[in-house]
Amino acid sequence: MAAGPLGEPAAPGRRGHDRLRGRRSPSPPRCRHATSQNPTYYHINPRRSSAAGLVPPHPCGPRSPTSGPGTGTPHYFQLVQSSPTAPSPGDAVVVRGLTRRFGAAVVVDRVDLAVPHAAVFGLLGPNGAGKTTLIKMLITLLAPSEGTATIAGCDVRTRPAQVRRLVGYVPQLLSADGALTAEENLVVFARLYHIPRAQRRARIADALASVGLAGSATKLVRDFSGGMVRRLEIIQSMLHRPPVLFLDEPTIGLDPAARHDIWAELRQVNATEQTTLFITTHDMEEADALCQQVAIMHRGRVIAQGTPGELKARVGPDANLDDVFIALTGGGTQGVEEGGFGAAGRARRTARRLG
Ligand SMILES: Nc1ncnc2c1ncn2[C@@H]1O[C@H](COP(=O)(O)OP(=O)(O)OP(=O)(O)O)[C@@H](O)[C@H]1O
Repeated sequence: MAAGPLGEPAAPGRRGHDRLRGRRSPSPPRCRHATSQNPTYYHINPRRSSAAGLVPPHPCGPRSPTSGPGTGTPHYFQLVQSSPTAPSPGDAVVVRGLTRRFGAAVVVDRVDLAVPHAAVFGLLGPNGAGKTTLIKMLITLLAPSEGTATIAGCDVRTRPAQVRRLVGYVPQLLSADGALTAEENLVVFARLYHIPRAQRRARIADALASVGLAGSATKLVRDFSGGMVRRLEIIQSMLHRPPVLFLDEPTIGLDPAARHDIWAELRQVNATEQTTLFITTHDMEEADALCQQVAIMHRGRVIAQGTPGELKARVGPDANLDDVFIALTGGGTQGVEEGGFGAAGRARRTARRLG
């Protein structure tokens, strides 16, 4: 059985994921790096992307095939707090000196990050640290004050339309419309993304089946459980097949069973589609379970990054990521005070609606 970059069994027959796997093309393009761990590499058509001037998120290039995502070997994420991560040509996300100010307040402060293609990356940090603001700049919802960011080689400032085609976004607040059925929600999204009419029906059916929602396609979303809504939002955000998916607190307000279901879905998407996942979370267990690389943000700065194992080893032999978080951020005292009433209110509303 094939295994994904997370080292998890790919379970090809599970809830229709084999259909997802096969949907891209009759013979998915492969390269010499294709292995049982990474069965398909080209997520976006390399000819189309080079014609569009994009750098395809592909491991061919200077990176050693014995390091990087899926190999269990640290790539260039290192335990350095001050040195920026070195970008690589195939990186899905590259951020350099990215800054965002609101008036006099510097909310994101000269952030440097590089996320390899097909990695699962976790951005951690107290309320108000600037995580959502950073994501909003990466998906072109917010203009940077300074610095640069690219998605699959595409600059967020100069090529926002292309970037929007390359990213999916599952926001912290619920985005699905409760007054519509699951299918109707997906149709609206398919139209927004100009998915050809002839492909819509099959793509939506495939997507619903891939997360076990085929039987609920015609049910109103307001009657869904929180876990079902999140699964719907994930497939909705991926309907246009973006190579990079941003998820802002994907399991907020979910019970442990639903949370584990979402983790399984995300692992599956990462393994079968080679989708790069960029996740924010306050759940350190989630970060540890899902992410190959994490960065901790505090007061707008990235103060540490590395694999969860590297960060834990730095604090002590028995440390968990909670200990790391507390050691580096001072126990999250930035908290609701600096996250503000709005942030606390948003989180509670989301938790209530999902719960
Ligand atoms: N449009 C805005 N105008 C002014 N301040 C803003 C705006 N958006 C965000 N902020 C402020 O920026 C800071 C960072 O907010 P952001 O939502 O990015 O933090 P976060 O790390 O995602 O927090 P949480 O974990 O609570 O979601 C907060 O102090 C917030 O109040």
